[in-house]
Amino acid sequence: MQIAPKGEQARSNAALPKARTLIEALPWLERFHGKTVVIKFGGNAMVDEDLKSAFAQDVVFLRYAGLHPVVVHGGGPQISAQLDRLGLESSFTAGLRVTTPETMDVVRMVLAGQVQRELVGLLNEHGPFAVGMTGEDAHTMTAVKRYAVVDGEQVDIGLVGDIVNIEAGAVKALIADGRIPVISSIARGADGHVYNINADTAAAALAVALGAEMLVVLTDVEGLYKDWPDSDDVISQLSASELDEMLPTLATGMLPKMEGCLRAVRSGVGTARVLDGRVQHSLLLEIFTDEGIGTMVVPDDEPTVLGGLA
Ligand SMILES: Nc1ncnc2c1ncn2[C@@H]1O[C@H](COP(=O)(O)OP(=O)(O)O)[C@@H](O)[C@H]1O
Ligand SMILES: CC(=O)N[C@@H](CCC(=O)OP(=O)(O)O)C(=O)O
Repeated sequence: MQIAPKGEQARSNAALPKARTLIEALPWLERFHGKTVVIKFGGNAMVDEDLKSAFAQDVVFLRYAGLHPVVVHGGGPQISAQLDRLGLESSFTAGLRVTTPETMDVVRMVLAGQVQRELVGLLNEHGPFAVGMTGEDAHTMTAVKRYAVVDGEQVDIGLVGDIVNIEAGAVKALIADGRIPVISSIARGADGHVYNINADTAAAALAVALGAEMLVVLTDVEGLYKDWPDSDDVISQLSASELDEMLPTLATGMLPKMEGCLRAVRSGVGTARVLDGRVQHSLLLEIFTDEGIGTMVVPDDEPTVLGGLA
């Protein structure tokens, strides 16, 4: 029998929790290997430099762990800041930006020329993975004009679109080549216009088209609150039907996210999750640990692990 010297034993005991953390990830690695995960990175979760770097590390980690991450990004606050700098008015109706042709130029410039470039740069610090594109490229996303609905009335909000078709071939080719597609939420219209698409809506539509295992929406709150803004009880898991019932009670920012999650799980995506992008490495914690953080939406036929509304 070999007996380790005291110091060595203490060292290996101290390292044991690290091994346990790694091994905790094993069932999730087995389950998600080779699966596509669409991650929506919201503009509000994107304002802190350390968080952005940690996000890039997490996404590359997923890639090395054998998953296929696809990033769809927003940039609402960044677009508003640029419009402000240019002295252009910026307003929202029912959570959607009123988009004139002049606004659309700024949206395109900020999303594709600034936010997407920055994310691609951060991801590529870890290897030759990220390739940026917009929904316009290779006809990936086609949209039609979308109207806002206010008090039951249709309101014209300009060049805002709803996705009617996704050609996922270019994204699939990038995935097959081991790349990480980083996609800005802009789409072409069959009418020759370019449309501004809410990034949550774009991410959900892409998750469906790719047959993704998971849609993950990173935002600036802990998850879906039960009685927002009166309480900070986060719903940890709910079924598609439970979410459907709750939708009419949701306020602007959460509405497109939860509509997207609902649409995704009802169209074949395994689960949809809303996470706190302000928590470093929330993506890894959610995917690879037993705890799970934020809110998870499951299809109706899925057995509820945590007993429905927490
Ligand atoms: N039930 C709810 N639970 C959590 N947040 C909610 C809820 N209803 C409305 N919100 C609002 O939605 C916001 C998130 O949406 P948004 O600001 O558009 O984020 P992002 O930039 O990440 O897309 C939250 O900061 C919160 O103010
Ligand atoms: C139509 C519409 O509102 N488009 C959004 C697109 C960006 C976005 O959705 O960014 P976040 O995810 O950071 O909110 C906008 O112009 O702000």
